[in-house]
Amino acid sequence: MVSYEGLLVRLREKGITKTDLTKELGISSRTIAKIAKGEKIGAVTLRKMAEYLGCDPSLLCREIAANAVLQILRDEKSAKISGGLYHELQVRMTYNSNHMEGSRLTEAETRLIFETNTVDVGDGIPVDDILETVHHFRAIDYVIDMAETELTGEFIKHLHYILEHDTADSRLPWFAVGEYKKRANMIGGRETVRPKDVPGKMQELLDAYNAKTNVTVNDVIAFHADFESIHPFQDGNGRVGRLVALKECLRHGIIPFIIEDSKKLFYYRGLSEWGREKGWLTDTCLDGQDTFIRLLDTLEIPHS
Ligand SMILES: Nc1ncnc2c1ncn2[C@@H]1O[C@H](COP(=O)(O)OP(=O)(O)OP(=O)(O)O)[C@@H](O)[C@H]1O
Repeated sequence: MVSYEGLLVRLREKGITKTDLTKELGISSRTIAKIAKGEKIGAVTLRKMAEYLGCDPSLLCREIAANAVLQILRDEKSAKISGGLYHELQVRMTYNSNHMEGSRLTEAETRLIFETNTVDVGDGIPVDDILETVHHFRAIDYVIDMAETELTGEFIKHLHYILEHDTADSRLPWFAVGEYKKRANMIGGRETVRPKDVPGKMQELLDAYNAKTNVTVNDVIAFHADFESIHPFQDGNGRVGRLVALKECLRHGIIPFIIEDSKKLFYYRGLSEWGREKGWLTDTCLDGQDTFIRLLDTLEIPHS
């Protein structure tokens, strides 16, 4: 959706009516109707109006997300607002997701890196923990920017690239950064999909998921479980999978879930039992959704 608040404010300030616009600039009534409905209008028309009003076209309109939570994240991200939803999502999701996978950084240390771009090296923190924390901040930014696009293998691989580039693992000749795995791996003592079968299995999963018309939180959870059981990357599957779940929740107007490190045993059990019993993982993710709802409530952000 597009907001024309900037255009309307300028018209009001200059005492120009929409009828004046149509007469003076030859703008069609169809375009005026599009503006009223918040639909996109042509770039040439927008430039014409900007010239007439003596301002930059970017000041006349801006895209707004249908999902209010996504729009708040975008506004706070671009305005670099501190202490809001964007700030807390970055710190809490990055801390929990990375700590679950072995990072030694505490939540306070993660917060310090986000807020000041500095580290307190007193405890001898591994460089990779710091790199992966900063990479995770950038990966959340990428998810926020791309939230409304269709979920593709290329998007998922790019998330992996953002997280893993320049790490110690990335220097191993067989470790594919931003690409599916080259060596077979296991998770929770179980076989995962073999490297040669990963592209096909991922495409099948994506095709089935993208064919759904009304995606619910249960579909996002099921995608997450199937993704983790394929385990398409050499490493980083947990973090990439949770970022994909964040994107899909933002895309479909679903309250996202943050799996807290303290709940990781329920989460792992949920993934492990998924084939037999879906309740474990579902309850853990819904609990993660409650964590996010508490954050929205604290920040007095309305949600349904
Ligand atoms: N039994 C299981 N079945 C399926 N998936 C599982 C199971 N147990 C754990 N997982 C998933 O696998 C992830 C761990 O995989 P992987 O090590 O590739 O990713 P990563 O952990 O993000 O990061 P790191 O590279 O820092 O270890 C867990 O976070 C979880 O999502």
